[in-house]
Amino acid sequence: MVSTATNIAQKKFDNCIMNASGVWCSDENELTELDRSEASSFVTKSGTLQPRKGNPQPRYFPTSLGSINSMGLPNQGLDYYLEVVNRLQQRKPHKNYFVSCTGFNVQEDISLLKKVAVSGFTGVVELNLSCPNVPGKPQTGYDFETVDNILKTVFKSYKGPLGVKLPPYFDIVHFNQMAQILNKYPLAYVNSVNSIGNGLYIDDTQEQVVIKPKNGFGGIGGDYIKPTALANVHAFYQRLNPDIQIIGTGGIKNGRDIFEHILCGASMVQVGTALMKEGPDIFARLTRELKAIMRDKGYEKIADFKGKLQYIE
Ligand SMILES: O=C1NC(=O)NC(C(=O)O)N1
Repeated sequence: MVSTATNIAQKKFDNCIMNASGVWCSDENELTELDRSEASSFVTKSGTLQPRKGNPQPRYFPTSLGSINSMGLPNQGLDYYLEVVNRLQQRKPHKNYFVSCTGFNVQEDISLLKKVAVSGFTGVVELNLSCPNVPGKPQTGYDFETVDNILKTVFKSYKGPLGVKLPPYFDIVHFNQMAQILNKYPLAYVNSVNSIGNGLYIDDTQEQVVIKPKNGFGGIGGDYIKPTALANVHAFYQRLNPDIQIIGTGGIKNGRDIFEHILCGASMVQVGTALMKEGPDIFARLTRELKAIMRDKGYEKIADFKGKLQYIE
């Protein structure tokens, strides 16, 4: 009997598949649908200190190979997500949940994590350092000094399990530099990758962009980004100390994609674009497909192949 169970932050999850922050997780209804699905957990939309409307629409566009989005962090505010998740947690004390949050500077990050601590939340916090879609705001994850400063400041006060959502990196030296910073802190995990920022998708019949914000520039997800996602998962798996686990996000739409992310070192995978297209039923299909692959290959649990990607000697 194969098992797709996993552990993150010393917490048990009966399945290694869940949603990516931002997708199907913006309000209580969507979170409840995820909670009832085959996903082992959920992560909320990144909560900010105050609720946000986000960018003008159209701000999301699905394509045959993935998606482009410039949502601009529309969310109900962190307090809302903490209230909903703490209530769901009471109903299901055995389940473990993730709450995502993001501040626009280190002081805001500290305030957000204070809110988490005061709320009595006992799950895992994901600090989003990689939203590419707030006009005028750079992706924190590309400012190495700021990431170092945020983590140094955060870990002085926040004592609960915390992971960070990173943007994709494209340079080996950047993998080295970021890993050196991350290894200094007691992170539960690193989640790679967020969308590839500031791509451009064009409707050639209309000779026009497809989303309104930022003249059509937006985060790219789906098939386009799987090779980049796998590279970031494996690069950090190779470089981070083993207590820091990897969550793999990017380009997952079938069991094979999940198998590849785990082979690269992921302990959990998150699904974005494909979940947006297929809805929460996708988790039953993905779980079936992953189990079939494991059965064919004679693997009983994900530890049997996690990180075991082979190189060509
Ligand atoms: O972190 C994020 N990544 C994205 O691709 N989009 C959202 C957003 O725009 O809110 N945030």
